[in-house]
Amino acid sequence: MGADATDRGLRLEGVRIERAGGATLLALDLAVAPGEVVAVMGPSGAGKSTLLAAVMGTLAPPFALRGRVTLDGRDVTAAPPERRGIGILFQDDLLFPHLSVGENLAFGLSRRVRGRAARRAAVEAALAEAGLAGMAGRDPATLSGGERLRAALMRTLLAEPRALLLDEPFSSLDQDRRDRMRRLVFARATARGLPVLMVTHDPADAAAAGGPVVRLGAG
Ligand SMILES: Nc1ncnc2c1ncn2[C@@H]1O[C@H](COP(=O)(O)OP(=O)(O)OP(=O)(O)O)[C@@H](O)[C@H]1O
Repeated sequence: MGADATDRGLRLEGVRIERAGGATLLALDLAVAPGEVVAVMGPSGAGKSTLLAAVMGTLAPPFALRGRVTLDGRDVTAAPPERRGIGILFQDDLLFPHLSVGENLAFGLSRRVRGRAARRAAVEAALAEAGLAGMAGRDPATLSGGERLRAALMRTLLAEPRALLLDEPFSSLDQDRRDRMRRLVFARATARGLPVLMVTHDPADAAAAGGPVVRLGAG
């Protein structure tokens, strides 16, 4: 749609988040290339979650967004969240408890995949990709915390987002599971060429991502 290769990825251009009354919470310019992971760090209250909400399209009063958010050259600043093509993963897996693991993944699955057999195969392939082969029929409550997070990751990716936001997704895991989950998330995002914006308190997350670090300050 008129976008050239240099527009690819996620861009924040002259972005400012203001509180009602005009005080600025944060201001930044940022480009996240396809397959790149940018870590967002900073003290509590610096505006990390608010920044993700602005990119996702869920920013609410008292905050307002100035500037532009573009994805692969398309201006999505005013688009509703479901039209942005942006996926997000939180610390809590947010799987639906009344659906099986497979039904949870099928819920995320892009409508582009048509037909029962094809949809089932896509869900099975995603489960296998996350080391969860054979778990489609399980109740999410019977999975470990790490397994639930991996299922949530695949549900997000099955929607075929064009960018991925991470809001402290590893902080509930112990060290060993955290390492494995990081590797899985970064590998799957890179394989799909997704720009990734990751909010974290943990310098080891940023180091594992290997990309630039943006520090939001107090003020
Ligand atoms: N709905 C709201 N109404 C008023 N102020 C808010 C609202 N949501 C957040 N804030 C304030 O905006 C600032 C930024 O909040 P935000 O949650 O983005 O910080 P954060 O950097 O993600 O912090 P943490 O690391 O503690 O999660 C904080 O001072 C917070 O109190």
